[in-house]
Amino acid sequence: MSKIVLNLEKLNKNYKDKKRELHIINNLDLKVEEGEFISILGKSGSGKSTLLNLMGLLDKPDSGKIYFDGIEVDNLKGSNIDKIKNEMLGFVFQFHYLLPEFTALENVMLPALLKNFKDKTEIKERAIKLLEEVELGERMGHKPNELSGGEKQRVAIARALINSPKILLADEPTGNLDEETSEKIHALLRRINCDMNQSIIVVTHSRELAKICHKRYYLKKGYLHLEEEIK
Ligand SMILES: Nc1ncnc2c1ncn2[C@@H]1O[C@H](COP(=O)(O)OP(=O)(O)OP(=O)(O)O)[C@@H](O)[C@H]1O
Repeated sequence: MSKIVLNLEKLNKNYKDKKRELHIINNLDLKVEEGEFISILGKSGSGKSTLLNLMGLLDKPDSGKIYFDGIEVDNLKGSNIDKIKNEMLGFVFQFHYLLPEFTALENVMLPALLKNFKDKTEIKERAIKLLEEVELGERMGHKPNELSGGEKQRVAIARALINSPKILLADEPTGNLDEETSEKIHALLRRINCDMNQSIIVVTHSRELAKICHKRYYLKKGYLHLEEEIK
């Protein structure tokens, strides 16, 4: 068995509305191996984004444990949690959130520049390589408003990979794109997973995207049900 990069144990997350407590994530367990590409499907409101936010340390569970590379997050202080976020995780959302005043290349370089311990030339070289990987080598001087929706999302994927994350977390990465563009992004994610042995966790409504993953889970009543595993 490969190394476990993410381990969720008995995770719980509740929200309160005016009348009652909503149990969104319910004693949920999940193990993700290095190099695995997994999808999480589920009805609207089932808690997919909530779960992804917990995995991405963007939100805290009410109880349960989260381990990255065997290290329990709860035992870490704030600055170490930021370190895990910066070094272990890359995020892609439904909307690209690229900075409009910067070029594609600058947008990709930014998360590495903020980390501030690598040489700028080295960062630039890696950003160029990643933009070539997502087939935007010809477009790296363009600003977001000079790129198509699919191109912007490809820049966002390159940006998410700049710090060589252990896990790429994607929340509806093709939710905003047409079918043909979505297929290209699906193929790109598959290629990144295969070529870079990149672990990817994607939350999606797209059965087409879920089909190309190693494991397909369905989130229902706060639990993950394994629908299919392709070895
Ligand atoms: N901060 C919050 N406070 C209260 N309730 C919340 C909060 N965030 C989410 N919820 C509720 O929790 C449930 C799960 O939301 P979540 O966004 O995780 O669902 P989802 O499966 O990602 O939905 P979709 O597929 O529509 O994006 C929903 O009923 C939502 O209204």
